[in-house]
This record gives sequence, structure tokens and C-alpha cells, in this order.
Amino acid sequence: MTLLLGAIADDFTGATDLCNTLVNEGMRAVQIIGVPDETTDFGDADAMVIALKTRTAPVQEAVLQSLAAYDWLVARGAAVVVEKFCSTFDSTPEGNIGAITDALMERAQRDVIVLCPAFPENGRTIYQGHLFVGPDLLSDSSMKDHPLTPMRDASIVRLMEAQSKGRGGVVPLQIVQQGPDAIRGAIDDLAAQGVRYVIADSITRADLRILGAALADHTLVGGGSGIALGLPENLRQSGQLGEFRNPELPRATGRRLVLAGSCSAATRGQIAHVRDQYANRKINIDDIVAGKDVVAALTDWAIAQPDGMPVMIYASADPQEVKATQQKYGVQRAGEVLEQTLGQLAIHLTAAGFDRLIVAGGETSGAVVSALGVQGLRIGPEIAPGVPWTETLSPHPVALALKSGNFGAETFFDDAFGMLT
Ligand SMILES: Nc1ncnc2c1ncn2[C@@H]1O[C@H](COP(=O)(O)OP(=O)(O)OP(=O)(O)O)[C@@H](O)[C@H]1O
Ligand SMILES: O=C(O)[C@@H](O)C(=O)CO
Repeated sequence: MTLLLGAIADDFTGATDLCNTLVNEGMRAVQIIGVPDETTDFGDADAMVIALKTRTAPVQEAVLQSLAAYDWLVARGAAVVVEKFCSTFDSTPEGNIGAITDALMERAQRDVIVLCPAFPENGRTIYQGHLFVGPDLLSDSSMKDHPLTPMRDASIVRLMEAQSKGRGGVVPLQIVQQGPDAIRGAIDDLAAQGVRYVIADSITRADLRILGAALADHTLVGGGSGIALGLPENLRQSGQLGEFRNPELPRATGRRLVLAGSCSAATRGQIAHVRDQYANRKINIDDIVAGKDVVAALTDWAIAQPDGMPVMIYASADPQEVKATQQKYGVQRAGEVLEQTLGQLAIHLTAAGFDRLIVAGGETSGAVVSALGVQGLRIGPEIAPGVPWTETLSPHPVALALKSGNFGAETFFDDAFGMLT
């Protein structure tokens, strides 16, 4: 079985989001946690997405890990590689999107790359090279206040040029909507002018499909999960990808658990929505820092809850409370302490039979998946745009939904568990 498409994602929920797009287009996808060793077997899959935690890692470390992931995928036959970054272009002036892109281009011997973070179903669109979140420019959206990667500019060309080696240019929507030939012509024109990074406009899924068709000969592309929307069809047209495969739900039937570390408005709304129905507890960071065994106490409490009732444990708080906690303990330490606690809870509670688990937040998902020692995830059906059910590739599979902070409707937790019953 040949690997058709490989991808390198800069965070765990981003990897799941991309897998979801590929599975929705009929591919069998596996998410791999970190760069695996030579011997690990992930079974048959058309697409493999390596999930890294490189979004805010030191630039050099992010580049080295991304190159190792690229080499691993190409060694397994991937003819197309997608560099997956956030649909809100989460990065700093130092990187890491620019630095990773430059390194991958050099490795893939490409002079030009097409980049497109659009994700229209979740409100991320690109017009004239500017990224919008819903009705707002990225720089006017809540992303301007992100604690780690505040986004204060919406021009992807400027953002990209600030963190990379070359020049950017735009294929405007008017050209994209003329079709694949027009897009290819525009890319060639930009390349002839010395442009390295071609930002393609897209405001609908139809635009992304046209863009995908135009990229049939590109061995390296970059973007949000939307950049991959049209790629499976190229593989089908060229006879490499077989029949459409329907994803299977995870098989776990045990107790239900939500672990939430995301403080986004969407996650807080989802928590509020089930607070009266799920047994729930908020983690008290002061107790952890004071040395109390919060993990043991919460584990005992969760196990003692009625069997049929979902249990929810969360650190999530509103911006004022988060700010106060960060001032008290430091941004990094507060995050790490809570992530570690949620990771430990995942270990104890999955062992106690909570094998249907939703995790909210990208960093939090990284912490939980790493704590559980998961090597890979088989991707199942979609719960909400960008979020599928997955199943751990392990002797005792756990059903896992890794939810990006901003994704999902208010009813997300019920929607997800409802699919499994
Ligand atoms: N009450 C709190 N005070 C301070 N930090 C918190 C609090 N609750 C959670 N955190 C930390 O905030 C961070 C949230 O990041 P995470 O990536 O999990 O969510 P997100 O940014 O909403 O999601 P995504 O990256 O998918 O958009 C984590 O490091 C978490 O530990
Ligand atoms: O592209 C997105 O918005 C998500 O997949 C993501 O990367 C969130 O961290």
C-alpha cells in the first residue's frame, strides 16, 4: 500500500482538522504523534499527518522537527506534502510558519509555494491576500489578543515576508474563480517576478476545490486544512486513489469524559451549555501550586459519579481570570501546570474506564495525547467542521475528539457523545 499524501502539522488539533478534511474526501487517514521511528507500523493509510508541537517552539527546533517529518513521509512514498498551519496564521515575526516553509522548500527543491489558510466553514476567508475571521480582518478579531501569537496584521504577504527569506504575491479571487488554468498562469507570472510565496484568495469551498485542481503538479503546498480540500480529487483523477472510503466510528463504549483547557469563547460557551447536565468540576490552580494532590482528588470524585452521566473537568476561565492567574504564576507556568494536571487526569481516568474522551484546546490536546503515550490516531467521522472522532492506535483503543479552541457549536459535547451511542 503506497502512501499518497503526507502532511506536517504545527499542532495536534490542527493535524486532526486536516485529517478530517482528507477523510471527508474519502481518504483513509492516520494522525501520527511526533516523528515516529523507522519500525513503527501504522497500517494501511492513503494519508498520514504528522502532528508536531512546533507552533511556538524555538524556531530552529521547529525547523529540525519539520524536516525530519518531511523526510519520514517522503521515504514512505508521499508524492505530495502539505505544510499545515493555523487558519488564523498563528505565528510571530520570528516564525515559525516562514522558517518552516523556507526549510521545506529547500528540501523539496521548490522555488515557489502556494499558501492558503482559508477555512470558509469556520469563517476564515482570504480576499486580496488579507485574512478575515468572520466579518473582521484577522487584526481586528480576537486573535489580536492571543497570549502567545497575537495577530496584529491581516496581510498574509506582509506576515509571511516578515518571517521568511523571500517575497510574497497574491492570486486574487477574480483569477481563482476563472479556474485552474488561470490560477496556474498567475502563479507562473508571479514566479517570473521572483515571488516565492503565492497567497491564493479563497472565500468558499468551491474556490478551494478550484485551487486544489490547479495544484495537481505541486509536490509541496501550505495552509489551513482548506488547502487540502481539492487534493484527494487530483489523486483520484490520476488513478492513484481508489474508491471513496467511509470512516468508521471508534468502538469504545465506556464512560464519557470532557477535559477542557481551552479558554476560548467557543469552549466556554460549550462548557456553560452542559454545566447543568454533566457532573463537573473546575480545576483550582492555587491548590495545585500549594502542593495538594488535586489529580487524586479529582480522579476519586470522577469515579464516584453516576455511571451514565458524562464527567467534565475544566481549567477554562474568562479572560480576566486567566490574566489574573497569569500575573500570579506567569503565562508559561500557569499553562504548563494546568496542562500537566489535565494530562495526569487523562491517564488515571482512561485507566478507570473513561474511554470516550473529548479534549478542548490545542495545547491541552498535545498534553493529553502525550501523557497517554499515544503514537497514532485512526480518523473517524466528522463531529463538527474541523473536528472528527478518532480512535487511538493502542491495545485498548480510546475514542478521542481533539477540539480546536475556537471550533464547534455550543452543543458540541452532546453532538460528539451522541454520535457514539
Ligand atoms: N484558568 C486558566 N488560567 C491560565 N491559563 C489557563 C487557564 N485555563 C487554561 N489555561 C491554559 O491556557 C492554554 C490554552 O491553550 P489551548 O491551546 O489548550 O487552548 P486554545 O488556545 O483555546 O486552543 P487552540 O490552540 O486549539 O486554538 C493552556 O496552556 C491551558 O493550560
Ligand atoms: O486551522 C485551524 O484553525 C486549526 O486546525 C488549528 O490549527 C487550531 O490550532
